[in-house]
Amino acid sequence: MNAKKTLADLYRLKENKQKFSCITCYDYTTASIIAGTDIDTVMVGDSAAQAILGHRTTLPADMDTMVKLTAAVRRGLPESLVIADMPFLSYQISIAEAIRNAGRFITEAGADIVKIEVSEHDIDTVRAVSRAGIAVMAHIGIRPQSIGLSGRLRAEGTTAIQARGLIDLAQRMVDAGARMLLVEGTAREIAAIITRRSRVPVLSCGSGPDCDGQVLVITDVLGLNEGAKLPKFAKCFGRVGENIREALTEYDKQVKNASFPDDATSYHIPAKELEKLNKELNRKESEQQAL
Ligand SMILES: Nc1nc(=O)c2c([nH]1)NC[C@@H]1CN(c3ccc(C(=O)N[C@@H](CCC(=O)O)C(=O)O)cc3)CN21
Ligand SMILES: CC(C)C(=O)C(=O)O
Ligand SMILES: [Mg+2]
Repeated sequence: MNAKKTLADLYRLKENKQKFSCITCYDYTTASIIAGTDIDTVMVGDSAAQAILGHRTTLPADMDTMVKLTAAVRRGLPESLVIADMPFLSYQISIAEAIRNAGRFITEAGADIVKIEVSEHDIDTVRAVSRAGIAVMAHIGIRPQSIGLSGRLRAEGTTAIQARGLIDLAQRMVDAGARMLLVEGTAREIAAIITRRSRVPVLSCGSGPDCDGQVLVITDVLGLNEGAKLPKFAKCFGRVGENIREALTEYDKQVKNASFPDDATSYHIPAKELEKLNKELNRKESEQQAL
């Protein structure tokens, strides 16, 4: 079961070379289920734009939506470490907006950490948000919010030059105050180097087993997006989509063959009250017939 977790606990786990787990979550009900597991931390990802709202990319996620979803997850996981994903345009416009929006996740949604997809242009933003007293997770590697630059997402750190850039960027983010790193879709070997060199815990999303922790998107883990083309690293651990379809098929069947609802799932009027009512109705009827 989920004991209260803090950022300090993740630092301790890294120190002891123990792995920690993270999963995305977007709603109260699912958060309440996660509360009954040993999963260490949850991330309210802007992948909600896809998983919850049905968009093709993460770009349409906005602050108001993300704050609402993060607050819902917090209510289901009152003791957990909650990471809020800063959506597209919530930190790119100005440092002032970045601080204000990061702060909303803390004050309005009860998040513990904000995640920002970063390049070398975001160093001052990470520094400023950190200086405001907010723990920042710097997200490097594949950055889905930058999909517009090339129109597709590709594995990162697969050339020596790219790898060197990522290793340097990770270091600069920590120097700027980032309290955690997230490395997405990056060559295992490079994620391993970043993790070995980093004093802050490194979360991997599709960057191999050598990082300090792992995160996956919950719909992928549960097998909720059957038939969708998923990234190579998105391992499916269950068939919840199938379970949902089975339950819904059975519900539909029972409604149509009138076996649901039955007497046991119905409300009742006490026999005495029903008798009184019937008398009343009968009297009204005979009065009308008499006319
Ligand atoms: N359902 C879901 N799962 C995720 O892991 C996920 C999201 N949504 N949305 C936000 C980001 C986007 N992610 C993605 C999406 C696609 C690829 C992808 O197409 N990867 C190719 C790379 C091919 C290559 O360069 O070799 C792949 O085939 O894995 C990777 C990460 C990870 N995140
Ligand atoms: C995949 C994780 C890292 C994420 O950013 C998201 O779910 O939006
Ligand atoms: Mg995201």
